[in-house]
Amino acid sequence: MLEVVELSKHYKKTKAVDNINMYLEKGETVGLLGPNGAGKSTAISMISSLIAPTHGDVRLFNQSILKKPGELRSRLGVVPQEIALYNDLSAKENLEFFGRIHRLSGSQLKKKTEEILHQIGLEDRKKDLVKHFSGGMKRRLNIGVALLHDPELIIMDEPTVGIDPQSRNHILETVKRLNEERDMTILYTSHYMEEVEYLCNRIYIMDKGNIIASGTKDEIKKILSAENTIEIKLEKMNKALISRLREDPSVAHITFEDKSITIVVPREVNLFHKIFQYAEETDAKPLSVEIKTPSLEDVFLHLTGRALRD
Ligand SMILES: Nc1ncnc2c1ncn2[C@@H]1O[C@H](COP(=O)(O)OP(=O)(O)OP(=O)(O)O)[C@@H](O)[C@H]1O
Repeated sequence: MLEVVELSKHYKKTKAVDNINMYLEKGETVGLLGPNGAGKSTAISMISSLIAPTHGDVRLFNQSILKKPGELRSRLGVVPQEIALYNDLSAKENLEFFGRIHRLSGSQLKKKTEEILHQIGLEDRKKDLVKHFSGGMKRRLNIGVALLHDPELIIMDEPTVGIDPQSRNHILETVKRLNEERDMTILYTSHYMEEVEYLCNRIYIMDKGNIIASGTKDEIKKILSAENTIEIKLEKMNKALISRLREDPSVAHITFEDKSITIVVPREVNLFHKIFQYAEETDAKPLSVEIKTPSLEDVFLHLTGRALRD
């Protein structure tokens, strides 16, 4: 359905997007994951033909979006990061306004507006002015606007940033339903690993303009199959133990917070007896020492050397 071919956007000093390839099959929910500045928004803007690429092509339904932007854009819905609504209109009036832009009118417009208000859970607030809405409600309405013309593919650019947990859950459920009940194809960008893990079948991880990993969740986690992540829970934090572990040549990464230390070691190394030896030497009191199943966050740390939200 969507193919991104060797797509790049270079600004004077920055390679915002640098030669990326992606594809989406019909009915898939695919995650595009990366920290701030990774190039996600630039990639989405090119995919939805809002900005022109420096190089490469975007093919939607087997046609180049660069050659037929108008026609293809009508089959695509984009939920931008910025809220694009009229504050002095009600939720219903906003939907009607944008519906008319998509040439809906009369009973068709009324039916569509009601259907979307139901989908985004704002039926009982439909007559309230948008200026009185919470950030989360505005985002839900923003999604509603993108659904008015029944797009076959919808692209969402970090739709849950900075909103209350209730609206966030609502948005996640709406996205899931759109995919499961209406077979909508969805490209979902986020820097929240748990959202992508919940919603998406396949994932692309972007960093510094490049796609650094792609595949199903299991395939991506297998990137770490050569390593074990070990979590040491302590009665209280012990800096001497951290230093001692750092000196061990088989410890590839070490992070710590509160009363726990997490280390990454090659799978073939059995460090358990050494951990207890170091703990004894430094007078640390381990409560538990466990091998953790790697999370996508661990993969990201492994690939980039930093946490996703740094
Ligand atoms: N118009 C522009 N001119 C120059 N540099 C730009 C422009 N737009 C984006 N960039 C740069 O390109 C890089 C990627 O930006 P982009 O907004 O695509 O990242 P992002 O992954 O969407 O981040 P965020 O989550 O913060 O939106 C950044 O370094 C940004 O400063």
